[in-house]
Amino acid sequence: MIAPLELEDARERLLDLLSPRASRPRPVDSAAQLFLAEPVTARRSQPPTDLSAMDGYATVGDGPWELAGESRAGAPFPKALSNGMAVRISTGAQMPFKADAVLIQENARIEDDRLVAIEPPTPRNIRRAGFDFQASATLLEPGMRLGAAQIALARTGGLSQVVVHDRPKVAIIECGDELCADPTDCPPGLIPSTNGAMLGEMARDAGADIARYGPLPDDADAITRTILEASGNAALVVISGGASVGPHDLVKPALEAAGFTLEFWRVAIKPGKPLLVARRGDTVVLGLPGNPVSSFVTGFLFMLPAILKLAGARDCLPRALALPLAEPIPEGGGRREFLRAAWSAEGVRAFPQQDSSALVPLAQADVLIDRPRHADAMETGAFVPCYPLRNGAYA
Ligand SMILES: Nc1nc2c(c(=O)[nH]1)N[C@H]1C(S)=C(S)[C@@H](COP(=O)(O)OP(=O)(O)OC[C@H]3O[C@@H](n4cnc5c(N)ncnc54)[C@H](O)[C@@H]3O)O[C@H]1N2
Ligand code: MOO
Repeated sequence: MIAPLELEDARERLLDLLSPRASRPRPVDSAAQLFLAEPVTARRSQPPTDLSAMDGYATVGDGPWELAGESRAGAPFPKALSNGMAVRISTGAQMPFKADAVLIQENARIEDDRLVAIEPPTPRNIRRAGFDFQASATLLEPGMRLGAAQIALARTGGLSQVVVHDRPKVAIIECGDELCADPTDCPPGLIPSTNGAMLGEMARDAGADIARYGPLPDDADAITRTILEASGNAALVVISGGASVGPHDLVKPALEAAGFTLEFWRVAIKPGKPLLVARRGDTVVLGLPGNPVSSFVTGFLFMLPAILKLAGARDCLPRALALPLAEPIPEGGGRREFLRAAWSAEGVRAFPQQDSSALVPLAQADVLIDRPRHADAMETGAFVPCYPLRNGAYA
């Protein structure tokens, strides 16, 4: 049997099989989650003119000043000011021509119809024309994802449309004779299916359009038929379960019967060793191990980067943070391991239960700690690489 691949090697081989989907212009307001295929170039400067950053008075020279009128956001003062003059101004309003400072309202007093400063006005309260960006500047690069901030920037740059890649279509199949689709109707000896729903949610959250199949029985013909149906409409087909070595682990023969060629099988990680990748033409199948935590972890480490690659992302790989241990961890085993851990103000704490079927610590985990094979035992305070999960409010 060929030795399992290292994580990075296996993932690179998977990503090399995939290329970004086609691209087209779309309204910027409905392009959230999609990745840019072309740069966003500013069609205007921001701000277009000098603006006040505060509510108060735009002034020229030293006070006291004579009040000449008002500049409101959207309704600028139309004339130039001269020395000793000021206008009432609001935040975001255009600075009148010649005005050189802004006196904030809290530092101003009116005495005998003239404006007097308690603290002097300052040019720091002026937002200079083009300080955020100039017309023709590149605002966003290809491969960047559009979210709330990027949509705001593209709109401010004067764009109503952006050129983005299509959303990838991903099929998710789960199989196993023991699986019940309806968790409320699960006879003894059977278990509610979890992986289709779980992987479907992870894929949807990563920006894929998903189609779900199963749970299928452990029947090679049924699995082959479903792979053929699913691959007609998806660039990536994810199958959970049946990837191991048992007599009912039928994914490999079913893939062969569907005309797919095995690219590799098994990766030296725990959980998640019996992962496989197969291909037919442009369609790639990612077979994930059936244990729910193994499916989650390999979904995180392989399926999400694959979806991001199809979606046109520049950076497809998860980014690790170095976080301190809140309590010691024992030495690592012979496989690189991903430990479910809670993250608090003191640091990260690996759950004592790390079995690859245990969902309670998975649902409570904030991060996965990345433990190299044969890692030394580590003390409280030592920094370890951690992948934040989207289980909390902000990760
Ligand atoms: N002799 C060996 N046995 C096993 C090995 C091995 O190397 N030699 N590897 C183990 C590892 S590691 C894993 S991980 C599992 C993966 O096996 P499969 O991918 O074939 O998955 P199944 O056998 O179908 O299921 C494993 C486990 O997960 C449950 N499961 C499966 N699908 C779902 C689902 N959609 N929803 C909920 N639960 C699911 C299933 O009931 C089993 O309990 O193999 C080890 N064995
Ligand atoms: O590699 Mo398995 O995924 O440990 O349970």
